[in-house]
Amino acid sequence: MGKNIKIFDTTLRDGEQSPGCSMNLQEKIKVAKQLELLKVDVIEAGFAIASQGDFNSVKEVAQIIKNSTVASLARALPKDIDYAWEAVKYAVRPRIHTFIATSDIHMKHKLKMKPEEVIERAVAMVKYAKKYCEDIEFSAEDGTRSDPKFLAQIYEKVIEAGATVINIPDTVGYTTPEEYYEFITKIKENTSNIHKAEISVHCHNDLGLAVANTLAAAKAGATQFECTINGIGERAGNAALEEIVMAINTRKDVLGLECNIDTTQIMRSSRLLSTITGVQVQPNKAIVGANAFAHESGIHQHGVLEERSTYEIMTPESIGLTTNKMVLGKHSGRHAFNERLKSLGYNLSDEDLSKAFKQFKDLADKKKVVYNRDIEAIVSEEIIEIPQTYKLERFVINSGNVISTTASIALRVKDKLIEEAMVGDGPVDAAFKAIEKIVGMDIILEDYKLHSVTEGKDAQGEAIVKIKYDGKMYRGRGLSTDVVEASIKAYISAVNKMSYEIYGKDKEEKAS
Ligand SMILES: CC(=O)SCCNC(=O)CCNC(=O)[C@H](O)C(C)(C)COP(=O)(O)OP(=O)(O)OC[C@H]1O[C@@H](n2cnc3c(N)ncnc32)[C@H](O)[C@@H]1OP(=O)(O)O
Ligand SMILES: CC(C)C(=O)C(=O)O
Repeated sequence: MGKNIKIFDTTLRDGEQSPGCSMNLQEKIKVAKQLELLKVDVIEAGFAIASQGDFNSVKEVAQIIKNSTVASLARALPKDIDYAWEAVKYAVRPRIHTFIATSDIHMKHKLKMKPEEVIERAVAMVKYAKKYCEDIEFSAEDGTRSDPKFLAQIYEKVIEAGATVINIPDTVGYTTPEEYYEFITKIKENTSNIHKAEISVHCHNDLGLAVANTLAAAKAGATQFECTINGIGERAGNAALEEIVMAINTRKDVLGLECNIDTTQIMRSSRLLSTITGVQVQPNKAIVGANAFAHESGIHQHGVLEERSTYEIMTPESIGLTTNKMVLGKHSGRHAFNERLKSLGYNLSDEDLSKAFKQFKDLADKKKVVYNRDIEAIVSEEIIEIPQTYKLERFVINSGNVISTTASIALRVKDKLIEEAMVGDGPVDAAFKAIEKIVGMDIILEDYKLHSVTEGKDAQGEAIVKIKYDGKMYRGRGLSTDVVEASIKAYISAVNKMSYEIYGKDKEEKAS
C-alpha cells in the first residue's frame, strides 16, 4: 500500500487562465462531469468573483457534482469569500480556497502590504471563510520565492484559524525537485501544528519541472497534488494530471504513492478538453500525445510485437486507448510490415513479402506515413501474377503552357530497351501514345481515372486505365506519388494483361 494522494484538479480555474482556454457554462459542466468520472478528489470549479459567468459555472458544478469536493478560489477579501461561498455552498463537499501572496516581491510591489499585514489578513480571512465552510484551503501565492520561516509563521496561524489544507505553490515554476523537497521539509519543521492540515502542492511548468517538483513534494509530506488535464494553465501551464497519475501508478515501486483516479478515463478527459478549447496537445506529449503509444522504428516495432513491455512502460489500455499504434514509415521493419499485412488479410509468401517490402520502403522514402490503403495498393500490385512483359525503365516529360507536351518513354522488353517520344494533349496523353507506339498495336483508351488513395500533399495517386483491343477490355492500375508515373504504370499494367492474354505464356518472346 502506498501513501494516498488526493488529486485536486484545477483545469476549470488555473487551466482556464491559459490564453484561449476559456470555457462557457455548458463546456465547464461537461468537463466537471468528466472529472468526476475520472474520480478526482477535488474540482476547483472557478474563481467565483471573477465574473457572473464564472460564478454561475461554479454554482452549477457545485449542484451537479456529487462525488468530488467542489472548490472556488477567493482572494483574501471578504467579498471574494462571500462570492465563493454563495457558489460552492450547494456542493455535497464544498471548499473555499483563499490565497494571498507571501514573497517579498509580491507583498511589496503587488499587494503593497507589510508581511505582518499579510499574516493578519490571511488569518482574518480564513476565520471569515470558516464561518461558512468547514473545508478551507489556504495558499501562500509565490510560496517558493517566499522566506520559509515567514511561511511557517503564516501556515501555523492559518491552521490555528481553521485552515484544513495548506498549499505551498510554486507559482512561477521556479523551484527544482530537490530544492522543493528541502523547502517543504523546512516549513514542516518550523510549523508545529502542520500535522493538523493536509499539505498541498501546486506547481507551474515554466522550467518544465512541474511534474518532477510535484512528485518530489510527496517525499517531503505533501498529500494533495494540484494539476490540470493536458497541463493547461497560466503561462507554461500547470503540472499535468495525466503525467502525475501515471507516474504514481507506473512507479509505485520508487514513489510509494497511490491515488483514486480511474486512469482509463484519462484519454477521454484529454480529448474532451482539447475538443472544447480547440487547443490540441503536442504529438510527443507524455501519456496523451498522439505518439505516446506509437512506434515507427523497425527495431522498436519488432520488440513490441514480440513483447509489448520491451518499449511500453504502461499499456495504452490503462489510459483508455484500445491499442497502441504501429506507424509504418521509412524506419519500419519487415516484422511490423508483415504484421500489418496479416491484419489486412494478406498472407504473402517470403518471396512476395520481400517484393512488397521493397516497394513499401521505396514509398516510405517519399511519404512521411504509409497508410493501410497504400499497403493494399502495393500488395495488390505485387501479387498480380501477370508477367511484366513491358517494364518501365524511365520516362521524361517536356511540358509547359507555351510548348506542346512531349513524352519520351523507355520500356524494357525482355533484354531490349525500346524508347519512343510522342507529342500529346498533356503529359498523360503523350505518354500513352509513346507506349502505344512501342507496343505497336492499335490500342483504344476506353477509360482513365485518377484519384488520391491517401491524404496529404504527399498522397499516392492511383490511376486506373481501361484499354480495348480486338473487342476485349483490359484494366490496369498504377500507383505513385507522381500522378504521371501512376498513369504510365497503369497503362503498362493494362498492356501487360493484354499481351499475356494474346500471346500466352511465351508472350515475352512474341511481344519482343
Ligand atoms: C496565482 C494565481 O493564479 S491567482 C489567480 C489569478 N486569476 C485571476 O486573476 C483570474 C480572475 N481575476 C479577475 O477576474 C480579476 O482580477 C478580479 C475580479 C479578481 C479582480 O479584478 P479587479 O478588481 O479589477 O482588480 P485587478 O485584477 O486589476 O487587480 C487585482 C487586485 O487584487 C489585489 N489582490 C491580488 N491578490 C490578492 C489577494 N490574494 N488577496 C487580496 N487582494 C489581492 C491586488 O492587490 C489588486 O488590488 P487593487 O485593485 O486594490 O490594486
Ligand atoms: C492561487 C494559487 C494556488 C495559484 O494558482 C498559484 O500560486 O499559482
